[in-house]
Amino acid sequence: MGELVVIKTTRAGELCNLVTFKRSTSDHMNSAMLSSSCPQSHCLASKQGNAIHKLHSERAYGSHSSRVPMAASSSEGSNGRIPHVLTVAGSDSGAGAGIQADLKACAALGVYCSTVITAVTAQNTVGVQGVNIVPEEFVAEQLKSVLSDMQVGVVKTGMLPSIGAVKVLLQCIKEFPIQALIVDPVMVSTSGDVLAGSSVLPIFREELLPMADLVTPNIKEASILLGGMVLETVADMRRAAKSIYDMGPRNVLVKGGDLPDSLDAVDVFFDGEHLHELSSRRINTWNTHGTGCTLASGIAAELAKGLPMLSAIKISKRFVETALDYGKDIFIGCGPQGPFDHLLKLKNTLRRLGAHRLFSPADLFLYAVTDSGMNKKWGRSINDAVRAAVEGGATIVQLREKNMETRDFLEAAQECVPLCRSYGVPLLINDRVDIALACDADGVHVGQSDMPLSVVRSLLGPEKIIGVSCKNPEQAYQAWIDGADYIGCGGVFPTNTKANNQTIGLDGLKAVCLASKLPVVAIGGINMSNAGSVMEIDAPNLAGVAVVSTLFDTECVSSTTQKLHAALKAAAPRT
Ligand SMILES: Nc1ncnc2c1ncn2[C@@H]1O[C@H](COP(=O)(O)OP(=O)(O)OP(=O)(O)O)[C@@H](O)[C@H]1O
Ligand SMILES: Cc1ncc(CO)c(N)n1
Ligand SMILES: [Mg+2]
Repeated sequence: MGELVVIKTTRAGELCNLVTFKRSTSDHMNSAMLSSSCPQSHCLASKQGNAIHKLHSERAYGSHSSRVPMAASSSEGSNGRIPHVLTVAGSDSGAGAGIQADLKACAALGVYCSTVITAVTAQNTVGVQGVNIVPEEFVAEQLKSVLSDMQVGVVKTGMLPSIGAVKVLLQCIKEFPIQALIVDPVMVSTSGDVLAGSSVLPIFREELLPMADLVTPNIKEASILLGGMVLETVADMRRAAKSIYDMGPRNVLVKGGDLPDSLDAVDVFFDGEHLHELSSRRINTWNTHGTGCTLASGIAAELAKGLPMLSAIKISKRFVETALDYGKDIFIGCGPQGPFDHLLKLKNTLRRLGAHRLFSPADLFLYAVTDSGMNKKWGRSINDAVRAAVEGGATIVQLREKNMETRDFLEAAQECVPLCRSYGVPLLINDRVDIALACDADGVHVGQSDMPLSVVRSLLGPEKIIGVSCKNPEQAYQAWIDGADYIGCGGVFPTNTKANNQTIGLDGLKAVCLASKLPVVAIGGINMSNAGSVMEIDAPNLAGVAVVSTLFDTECVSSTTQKLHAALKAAAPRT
């Protein structure tokens, strides 16, 4: 069936030994795949059929080519498939960048990651001591193994050290259609070592970039792609993004990690129409080795989940910022550029927080907002009200206490935080960023006239949840630009809870949902009898309803919550 062989390649006078299990011919492999002696033969046969179908399926190639819709196939579903990224990249022995960073980034973001290794580097925090290139035939074999068998959503490339590697990659993605191709044009490591020489430049420019849905050069790589153009400022990055777009990719992200330390971490995104400056605070740390690989893999992971491009970029950038922040003081290796912390501290934090810190739109399904007037009326504490709501099935809680003394509000919040955490339900604070910080709540909800979102984000840090109230598409667009996690939209129906509140109706809600790339929760006058009509508006990003009096102006909060949960489920059976 197969034989154990040692492939030897020579590079820069060195011998590289790769032990592989090599089959004699690819036909042989196909027949092995179809062999009825395989316990999963029914499954393999159907996959093979799928592969044959794919070979004949049509996909447009060439400049700015249109792709299979992003959300088409890959979100986790009842068929047990999970979003899948294939990384085609080099191994970093120090495990800060390359394949190792890609695996960790995808794992942290909950996406399966398969790997095709194009080169093996001897690398640490000091620099790159050696590179062995995997022969292109064996890159091709790895690609075929994965793509002929597994349902890959997004392919992300890193180190592509030879023209041959690029060619086999291009061939394979023509044979096996994918959802998107992200090209991180890795050429020089931060230590200054060459990872892909100038011989690959023509094929990068002429064949690879025109196939890419996104290309993510850092400043040095953008300069090399543009024949040595000087890149020192954000204005230069904007020009570079446009020029690289002209080479054919559908989107360009020029990364500004190597801008001067005095500046924020600004990346420039160009989609052929709009230029966006994506800015985050610069984390003061030596541990930035692998940020580029991590960012590109994170984008691939979010695309594989079905997110649109710019949202995927924003989430991944926030993930990099968070991971850099958590790893800023760790000490691995003695060189000038250490790896950071993709998983370890994040995991600890998630554990500490009851594994609910990373926000999911599903959290908005049944959003309970407290009101102390109602609690007083029914003679219950905030804590009792919140406990009853989460026991009844509330999926997120907001403490909205407009008339409470600060100290009393903080005390109540400090009790509610561990309570909600023990149920795995996020707890947000209305408006009061100071209270949210003091009690370590999961986030805040702000209105249009509260503190600006950018200030809230810089005070709370990247991982907290921030929601913002919006009544119209313009506000919804701005909320997304400003980095909110979700939108609260209303009042959908007339309500007594909020004085002088403009009612926007189901049409207003739908207009906001359609204009918004963020998940939306509907609020205002929603009750047991109209909740269904809200959930049935035709907007995929409507994630749930927020309620005050329907839950808390009742005798038994927990059973009312249960009933509302059931009503919502009945109206939105797939959630
Ligand atoms: N100190 C930092 N603080 C916050 N964000 C950063 C920092 N350094 C880099 N980033 C961000 O990390 C992402 C990767 O950008 P960068 O320019 O570092 O890529 P790169 O040079 O390809 O990285 P590497 O070669 O180390 O993998 C960008 O979103 C960038 O803004
Ligand atoms: C293997 C590998 N890929 C990419 C990079 C860029 O960070 C690196 N240093 N090493
Ligand atoms: Mg890079």
